[in-house]
Amino acid sequence: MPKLKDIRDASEGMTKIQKVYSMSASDMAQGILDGIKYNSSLTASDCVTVAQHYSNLSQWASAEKWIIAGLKSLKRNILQPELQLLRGPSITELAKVLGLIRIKRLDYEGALQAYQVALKKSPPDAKLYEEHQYLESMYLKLFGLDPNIEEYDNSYKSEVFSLCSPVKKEILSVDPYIALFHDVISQKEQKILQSVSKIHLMASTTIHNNNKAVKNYRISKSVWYASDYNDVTKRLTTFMEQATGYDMKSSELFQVINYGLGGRFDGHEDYLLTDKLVLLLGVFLFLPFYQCLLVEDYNFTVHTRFSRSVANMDKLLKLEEELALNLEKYAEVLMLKANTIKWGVQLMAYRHIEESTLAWDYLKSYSLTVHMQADWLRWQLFIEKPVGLEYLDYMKSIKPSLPQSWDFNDASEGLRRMQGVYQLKANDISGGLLDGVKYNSTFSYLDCISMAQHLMNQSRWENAAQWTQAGIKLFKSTKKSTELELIRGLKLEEFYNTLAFSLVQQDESQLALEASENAHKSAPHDAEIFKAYQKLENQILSNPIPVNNNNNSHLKDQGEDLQLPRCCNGRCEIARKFSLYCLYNTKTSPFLRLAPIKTELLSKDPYIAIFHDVVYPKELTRIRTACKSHLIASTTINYTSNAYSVDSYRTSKSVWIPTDSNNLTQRITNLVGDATGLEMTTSEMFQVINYGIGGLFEAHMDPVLSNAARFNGTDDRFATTIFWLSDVEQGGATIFTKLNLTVFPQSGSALFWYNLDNWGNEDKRTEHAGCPVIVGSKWIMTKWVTDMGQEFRKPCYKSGVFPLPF
Ligand SMILES: O=C(O)CCC(=O)C(=O)O
Ligand SMILES: [Fe+2]
Repeated sequence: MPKLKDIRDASEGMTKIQKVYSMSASDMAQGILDGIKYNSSLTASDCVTVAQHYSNLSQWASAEKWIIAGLKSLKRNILQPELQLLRGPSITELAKVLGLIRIKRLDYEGALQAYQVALKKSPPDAKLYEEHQYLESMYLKLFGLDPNIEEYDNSYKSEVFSLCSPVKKEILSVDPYIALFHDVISQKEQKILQSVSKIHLMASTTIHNNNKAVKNYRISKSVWYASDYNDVTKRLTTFMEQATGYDMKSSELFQVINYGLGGRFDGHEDYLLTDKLVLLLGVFLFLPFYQCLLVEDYNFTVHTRFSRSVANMDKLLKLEEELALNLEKYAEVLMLKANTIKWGVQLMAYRHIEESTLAWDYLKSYSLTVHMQADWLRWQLFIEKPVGLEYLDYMKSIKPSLPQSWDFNDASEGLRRMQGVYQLKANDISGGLLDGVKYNSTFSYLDCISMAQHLMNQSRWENAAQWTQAGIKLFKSTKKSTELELIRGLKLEEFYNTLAFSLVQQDESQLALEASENAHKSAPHDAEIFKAYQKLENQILSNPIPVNNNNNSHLKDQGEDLQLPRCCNGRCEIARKFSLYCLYNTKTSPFLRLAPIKTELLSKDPYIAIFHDVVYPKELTRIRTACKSHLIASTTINYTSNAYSVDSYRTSKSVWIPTDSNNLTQRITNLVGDATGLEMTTSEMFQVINYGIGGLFEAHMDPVLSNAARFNGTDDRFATTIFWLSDVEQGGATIFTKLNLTVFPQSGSALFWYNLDNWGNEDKRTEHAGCPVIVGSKWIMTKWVTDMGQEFRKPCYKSGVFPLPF
């Protein structure tokens, strides 16, 4: 093969011929040698090679001519030879080299023109743009053509509205564009944002190695708000659109930030993406404001526990869309590589036939020498070079944002508990039949086997066997064409083996043998499976007593460890002893004479009632929307250790909201006061809660003090109000475990009861639980009314029972 030296020789020969015969680069490239036109011509790559030769000799004028010849050649040949793919001088690249050569020649105007061509023909390339910008500013500086500020500013799309209400802009820097928009947010608006944000502020994070973390170079607290969070954010979004001319539809959330003592944010850039990722997304990074539009709000990754709430599942779906797009792009680059090779081989064969019929002119020999020296090496490099690494990097970077093992555990536990509480069969669940209601969605056999595996890890053999059988049924009836089948490739014999294993653990020897035999039938040539089958058979024959020595088999199944009664489906309500009634309450507050509250009495003693239709649908939506992105896994307090923890007996996500957050929270607080006659100034904050898959709250009492610790000056949860912020399709009732009273969610209404008796002690009869959600998203908001402050509102009564408030 020709060596680099040969290329140098050939190029030198070429330059000599050029000089001796005074030929122009452009003629030579077209195959016109000293006035005679030949059939062969030079490719753009050949031109670049000669230009490179001239550049090495610092002969920039000649180099420039050869690059221009190369550009012309590129334009001439629609179908480039295969080498073009490898050496790939694109118009952009050539134009950029031309720009650089012209800079060497101090021809800035020419260089700028070349860069403009490069930019025009380029795919989105932030670096190129930056270079172009730099060159432009250099050029303008050199030639004293600083753009006047007016002109620059007018380049933004001007809004009609801004004619009536112009924005006071102070431009601090033209390039990069930095401006101050004066007096755009009123004092009242500032107050609103500050007071709303105060309680939500959390330590600000920064992105480090693709992970969000709290770091000491950003010391502040912050909170995110959607553009349509309230009137202020809505107005500011519109304002931004008017002031900048940019489309704010896909802008990021607002971030309200508060800097504490010594608060600071050290030097940093706002954009998060590397050039690579920018290309990946196929967008430009360079537009002011634009950069912030690109970055998805992965805020929710800060608090994982995906399965503890269904409110953010849509984000997971969106994430999968992005991952799929990324995978598609990865496949595209792999295909492009394969196609390039195939196409290259084809073109080579074609060229060989063509060239063998031509006479050996200088151009041809030059091309062949260059080709044989450099291109085969390039082929090798091309084949060796891994492609699409940026897509793999992206996949890796997303990994921390995906559900983790504990999320799988949460989801499986949720399902197990739901199954236990409502006594559901694995087969029914996997077929979409939930407590007598048939749904369209079903499980795949992979879901079933995942559930079986989870149960086997807990030695819940009976239930695991149920799920494996459900998996086998689905496996047999499903056409195996899902993308996961490609990757996981489970086989029927593996299902049967799993089944046999869990049956052995239950001492179901005969059934286990059957399952093992089925495994063997399904894979008759698998020696391991056959051996296992024989071993089991021998064991059973020689030892009729149970083959299992696992002492966990007592852990039968379903719900035995749950603090939940069987009445969650509402089918075992006891006959009521009292004559209960509905009424319009007009008594507990003068205001109720104007706006009585529809009250339904569920129990007189202890007092439990529903206040019907007290929150408007619009208000419900407002609360849910505002809280959606602030939910974090709910905790429970352990009274012995006084520590809060995320437990399996309360599977939800929640957020606290102060009573005086806004007019709505204030109205709802007053409403509870009106409906009950209680003093609300001492009430606790609201807690907004959303439940996840099978989400529940096991039986508990709401008061936090033991009776012994009572009356020492600490207040306690005297009464509970639960506002239902949504309906729940199935399940999710609140159940009073000692009373067998099951109350299903009714959007917009509220459930109220007293937790303490007339003496201020815990009323154990009000023990209650949140039943597992079967289908739907259960949103509730609690308001606990404290005992302190009620001294004059609810004095003790001789009878020991609270008189009804009306
Ligand atoms: O979700 C429910 O129905 C009950 C909630 C509850 O008891 C609580 O938050 O204290
Ligand atoms: Fe509770």
